[in-house]
Amino acid sequence: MPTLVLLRHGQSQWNLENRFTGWVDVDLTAEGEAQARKGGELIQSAGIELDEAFTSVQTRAIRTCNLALDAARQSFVPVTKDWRLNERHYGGLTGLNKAETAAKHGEAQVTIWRRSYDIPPPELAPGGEYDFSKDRRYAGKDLPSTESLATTLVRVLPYWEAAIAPRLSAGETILVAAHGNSLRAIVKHLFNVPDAEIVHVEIPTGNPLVIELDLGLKPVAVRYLDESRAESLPAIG
Ligand SMILES: O=C(O)[C@H](O)COP(=O)(O)O
Repeated sequence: MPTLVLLRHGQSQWNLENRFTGWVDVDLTAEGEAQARKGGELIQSAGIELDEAFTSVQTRAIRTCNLALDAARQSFVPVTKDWRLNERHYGGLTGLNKAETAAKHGEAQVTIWRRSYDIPPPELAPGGEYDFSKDRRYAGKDLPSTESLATTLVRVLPYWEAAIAPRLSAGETILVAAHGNSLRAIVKHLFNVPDAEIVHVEIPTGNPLVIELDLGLKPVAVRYLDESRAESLPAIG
């Protein structure tokens, strides 16, 4: 049976500092590393045998993937990295403190920027501290200057369809170690979550979300491996 394990990276330095991160390549904190290892241990103790893993080109997700595979004693599993699994691009909010931004613009506006489906944050001005066009991992790519969850899904979905879905359709067990919003995009697609309801879907750091699928890739069962840190899950069917 196709099985998908979604793993949000462990706590990053900017999760800790409460800053909008998006495409900034911050690393894990020591606690984030421990969360990633714990995720791997849970995968191992659940008896999940992975065939392949996919991650973004961002350090916090790559290191989470590697730490989890090591802890699961499955470091031999092939890993593919692709920018289309990156966190959503936070545009002009990148680097700002989330609480200070809420104090300035109001909680309601910040919730719209963070959790609405299709309202993106303001665009990132080119040439500043966070100009990702100078980063060689994005050379030749048509980069966004901001992303909503909807536009994140627009770039995640072709990669999902081309690289990940065929492996699942072949009956594999797949780990995707990625980011809060690239994973919310995958969950929205798989569970057909209505646009107005995706605002309520949160994915905790370092807690493997195991989704069993039928051969048409419709979810038939879903659970978090660490129930003590679970968030509510979208309905099946
Ligand atoms: O990019 C970020 O700041 C976080 O990884 C996710 O942020 P969010 O909870 O505001 O979507």
